[in-house]
Amino acid sequence: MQRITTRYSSSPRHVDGATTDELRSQFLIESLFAEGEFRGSYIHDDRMLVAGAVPGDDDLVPSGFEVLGTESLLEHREAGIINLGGPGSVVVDGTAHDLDNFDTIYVGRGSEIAVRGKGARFYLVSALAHTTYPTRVILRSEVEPVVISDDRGAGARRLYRVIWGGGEPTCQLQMGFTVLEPHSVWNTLPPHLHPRRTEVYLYTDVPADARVMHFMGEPSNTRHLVVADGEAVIAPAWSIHMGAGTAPYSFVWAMAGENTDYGDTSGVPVTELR
Ligand SMILES: O=C[C@H](O)[C@@H](O)CC(=O)C(=O)O
Repeated sequence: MQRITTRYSSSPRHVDGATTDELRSQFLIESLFAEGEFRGSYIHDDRMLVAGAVPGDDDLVPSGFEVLGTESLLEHREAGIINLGGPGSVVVDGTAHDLDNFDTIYVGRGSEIAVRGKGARFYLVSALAHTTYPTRVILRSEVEPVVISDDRGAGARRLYRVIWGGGEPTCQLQMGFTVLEPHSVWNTLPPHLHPRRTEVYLYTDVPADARVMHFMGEPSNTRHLVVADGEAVIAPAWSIHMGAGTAPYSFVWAMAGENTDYGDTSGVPVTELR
């Protein structure tokens, strides 16, 4: 595949009459992770860039981002990079930062990056940045999760807010991950919209023989996508984003847009979905 593909913006009408393949090619991002490669999608909604970076024996330096028209990946951008694999490191301007599973680094605008460590699997999300905020590592063990319980047992999960504007600064990128509790299947219940942001979900730790049924679309006009491990779904501002897995799973969520107010959402009762 081309290393950075382009995803143009879409309208809510885009889903009307769309075939399964049309829906998938517009909203699902497959094949992000391949050893020795930097692969991703340049999403015109809020100019988000998502990519997989999987080091082999050598350091992997991002390339193939000519679509941005910049000399370096983060010339005008900030990024969050989370490790979804074994131990590895992200090298920022020559300094290596070690990241274990679900550890994240925020990299401020203007830095040069590389990833290191065979067995690591990095997922990068980037948004345009108006200034340079300090690069910092956020270890999974340092993040106090929001515990969402569900007495009926279907949607209990832990939500880890990692880059979210509630602590250290970020220009517009917000990022974190959510882990389903055993025997729970539903994420993002009840669903919501972010009228002022775009969100991307990257499903991870999905067993090879399992899938997540991800629901999208306007609340009154929903569709579903069948999503495998390591695949991402784009949720434009008009789309709900929720899913149920056939086995335990986690997902990385990331947003960019008008503000960094995590609570700036419009909830939708499930009883109103169509
Ligand atoms: O606005 C928030 C994002 O959609 C996610 O943080 C929601 C989520 O992880 C969940 O409820 O499971």
